[in-house]
Amino acid sequence: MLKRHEYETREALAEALSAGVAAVLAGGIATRGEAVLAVSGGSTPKLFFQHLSRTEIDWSRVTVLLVDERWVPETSDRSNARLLRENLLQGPAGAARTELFFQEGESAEEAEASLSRRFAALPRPLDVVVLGMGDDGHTASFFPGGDRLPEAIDPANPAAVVPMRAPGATEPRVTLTLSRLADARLLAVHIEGENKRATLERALGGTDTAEMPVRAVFGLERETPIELFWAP
Ligand SMILES: O=C(O)[C@H](O)[C@@H](O)[C@H](O)[C@H](O)COP(=O)(O)O
Repeated sequence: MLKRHEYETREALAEALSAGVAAVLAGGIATRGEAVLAVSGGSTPKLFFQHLSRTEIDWSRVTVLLVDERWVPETSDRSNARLLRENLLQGPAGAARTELFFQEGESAEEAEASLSRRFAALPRPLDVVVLGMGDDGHTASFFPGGDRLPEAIDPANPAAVVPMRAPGATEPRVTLTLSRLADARLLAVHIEGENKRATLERALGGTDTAEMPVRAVFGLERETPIELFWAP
């Protein structure tokens, strides 16, 4: 089930999404003493990150991770970790702990076992997951034609992390698996622009997950709806 939230501006969306995410994180801190937030990279989340970084929750009890990462060091402007550091881990949110993917000196495939161990140790379920979506229907690093796509979107796969190479991905990537994302307390999808709305409608109109892997997310059976945030 999908619950849609539409805003007139990207600014209004960023404000609403950050308030909603902060409230769920605060709830996790209040009930379990800590909270885990997994966010996407790419260009869409920047404004949301900036708003979220200013929210006054106890960030020292929050662990921030990425849903997926391009396998590049933080010196690259393609690095999602860098995007996070420059836009989210600032101000009050600078006190958050982080669990990041990139490991210098190893390929994504060489790092798979240690990454899986490291990320499997995180509390389950994740409190908040915010996904993006590409115009090709990918989300996280679940790309059409991805070499490890079937296991990445297999809801029964116990692994936490899978490396991914795909024609549509500029560099090798690593991604949390769908099974790690599926039971998040708040599972949000954040997309902007008319193009992505058209892509979304196309995704919702079919079931072939190889063609549009984001369908694997929309097809999840969950206790609470997936929250879809859109602005023009
Ligand atoms: O590293 C990444 O690229 C992401 O985590 C990815 O899954 C992203 O959410 C979509 O590609 C949308 O990207 P844009 O916001 O740049 O359109």
